[in-house]
Parts: sequence; C-alpha cells; structure tokens
Amino acid sequence: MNDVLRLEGVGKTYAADGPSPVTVLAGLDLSVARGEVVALVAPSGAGKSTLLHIAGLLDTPDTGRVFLGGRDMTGLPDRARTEARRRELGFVYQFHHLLPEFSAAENIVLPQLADGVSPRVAQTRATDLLGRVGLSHRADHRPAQMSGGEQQRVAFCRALANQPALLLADEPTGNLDPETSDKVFDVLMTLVRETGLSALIATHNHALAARMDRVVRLTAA
Ligand SMILES: Nc1ncnc2c1ncn2[C@@H]1O[C@H](COP(=O)(O)OP(=O)(O)OP(=O)(O)O)[C@@H](O)[C@H]1O
Repeated sequence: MNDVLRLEGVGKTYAADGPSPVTVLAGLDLSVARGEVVALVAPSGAGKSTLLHIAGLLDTPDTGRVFLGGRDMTGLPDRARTEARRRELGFVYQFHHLLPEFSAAENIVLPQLADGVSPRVAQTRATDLLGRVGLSHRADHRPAQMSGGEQQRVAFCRALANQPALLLADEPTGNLDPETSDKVFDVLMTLVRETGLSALIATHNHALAARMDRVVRLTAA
C-alpha cells in the first residue's frame, strides 16, 4: 500500500442534530500516492476547507475513514492525532502566518526545536531550504521586511522543515498578484519535486492545477 493519504467514504454534515443540517461531503474517496502531487479544485462552498481539515487531522469525519501512511487515524485520541499531524504533515495556507517578531530563519527553526530537532540540525535545514527558494539573503529579515511572495516562500520552508510525508496546501499563492503567484508557485513545485514530497494542493487556478500530476474535482454533496 503506497498511499500517503487515503480517505474512504468520508462524509461530513454540519449541525447534523440541528434544524437545517448542511451535508458538505458524502461518501468521498480520495488518495494521494507517495511522491504524487494532487490538485484539489472546488467551487466555493463545495467543502475544500472541510476536506483539508479532515485530511490534516484538524477535524473528524462523521462517516468514513482517514489513513495516513497506511495507518487508520479514525477514532484515535486527540494526542495521537496531534502527534501524527506534527510528524507527518506540513501545512501552507493562503496567508503566511509567520511569527512577526522572528526572522525568516527563526520562523523555520522554531517549529523544529518544538519537535525536538537539535538547534544545529534545525539551522542547517533552514539554511538549506532558504537557499532552495532563493532567499538566503533574507534569512535575518523579519516578515514585515519581506514582500508577499517572499513571505510565502518562507512559509513553504517552514512547512517542509520537519520533513513531512505529505504537504497540505490551501490556495498557497491565492493572496498574491497573478504574476507573483505563478513565480511563487514555480518555487513550490520545484521544492516539492526536489524533496520527493507528496502534496494535496487546493487551488481555484485551473492553469496551476493542470501542472500537477492529477486533478481531483470536488462538487457540492
Ligand atoms: N462550522 C460550520 N457549521 C456549519 N456550516 C459550516 C461550518 N463550516 C462550514 N460550513 C458550511 O459548509 C460548506 C463548505 O464549507 P467549506 O469551508 O469547506 O467550503 P470551501 O469549499 O472551502 O469554500 P471556499 O472555497 O469558499 O473557502 C459551506 O456551505 C459552509 O457554509
């Protein structure tokens, strides 16, 4: 079994016990193979964020199962889910969410220290990643001293610093102008390919989606 992520028959209904329940996902099957980059394309409201939250172990489905690296995550206690999330997943969002009072390098180092990586190894990884995204010269800059595209490139480095098995990205270049978005997306794809990472990347941009290995379209449940 070579899937990094597998969702089997996943369903989610909000306020299932309320007067007007909203079924967002119903019987959804989805998998990401090792080394595969999958685009998730969905009209607004179709459940893209809900799906990424479930895949990212931040939310639980009402029905179905979630496997990470072949291991069934369904029904695991919160602590085990948090542990799996930290060890196996990297997240990138539309906004960078970098810590404003720390430099680019520190933003990449700190989460690693929290995960028990030694300061020397954490610093080496940060230096390597910043070099890969062309930001060696910005290592000591704080987020406010960088452009939007640069901030997002640092966020990519942070997501990869713990060497996750799977990257989950929600509109990773969605807040950038089209030209910058294309360039920054190139950087992300190069980084993903060079590291052999598997990824599930949500985007509204069909041209970007077409550059991934496979496109999964989500329709309203
Ligand atoms: N906590 C909640 N309680 C009730 N309904 C919710 C909740 N969260 C989301 N929904 C509803 O579920 C549907 C899907 O939400 P979701 O955020 O997954 O959509 P999305 O596809 O990510 O949309 P967008 O691309 O616009 O961000 C929406 O109709 C939303 O109103």
